[in-house]
Amino acid sequence: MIRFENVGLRYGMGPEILRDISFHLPERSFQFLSGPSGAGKTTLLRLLFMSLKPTRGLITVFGRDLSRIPRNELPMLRRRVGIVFQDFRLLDHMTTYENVSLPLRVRGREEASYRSDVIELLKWVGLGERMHVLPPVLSGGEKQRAAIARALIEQPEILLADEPTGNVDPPLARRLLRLFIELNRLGTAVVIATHDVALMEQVDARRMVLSGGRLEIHD
Ligand SMILES: Nc1ncnc2c1ncn2[C@@H]1O[C@H](COP(=O)(O)OP(=O)(O)OP(=O)(O)O)[C@@H](O)[C@H]1O
Repeated sequence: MIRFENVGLRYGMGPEILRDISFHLPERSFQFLSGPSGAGKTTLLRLLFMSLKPTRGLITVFGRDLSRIPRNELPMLRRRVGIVFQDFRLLDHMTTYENVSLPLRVRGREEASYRSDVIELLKWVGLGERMHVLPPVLSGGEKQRAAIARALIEQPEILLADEPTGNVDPPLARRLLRLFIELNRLGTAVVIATHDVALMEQVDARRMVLSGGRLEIHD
């Protein structure tokens, strides 16, 4: 589905943050992306989300060479990739329901065509009772689940999550993990960036470990 071949990335004239990264993300796969703070996990997720271009190497996304995709086609491809950012990026003046439906509204969809899907998804992530409140009133774990729901509303083929259990307690972290596992069982590929070792030990999944700019893969 997504393939990296000898990918390197540097920001501006800075040092190379990622070096000779090669891997393949198969459809319906489940993997953790780990490594020490500053190793480049977020950077790698941004490359997967096509919001950064590599400084060298080849990235193939859904069978197409990323460097040859015209800029105006990127939003359409990005819809096939859901991303949950570390800082959630929810809009504080919109309710949970409105935040989650925003990607569809932006595309010009009529509310009647998506209302029941949004409600069903909010119930699935456990926010059925919180859909009409504004993000500032939500707890950290609820914001996290709202951000997950927003990333899933367009039924992406792959979900990228950046430290999804970073600011939640262990029981909630386990609950979020179960949500990702269930999503994967339903057919979505999942990449979870984390340095939470306890979380990774709960699942027998592929681990992609970044260190010193290189990637090691433990299947
Ligand atoms: N926009 C940017 N411009 C310049 N340097 C950057 C930029 N974003 C990240 N970096 C640098 O790239 C390196 C990797 O950062 P990145 O955020 O990808 O690491 P990370 O593994 O996600 O870290 P953390 O676990 O702390 O979130 C760091 O040295 C960081 O300072």
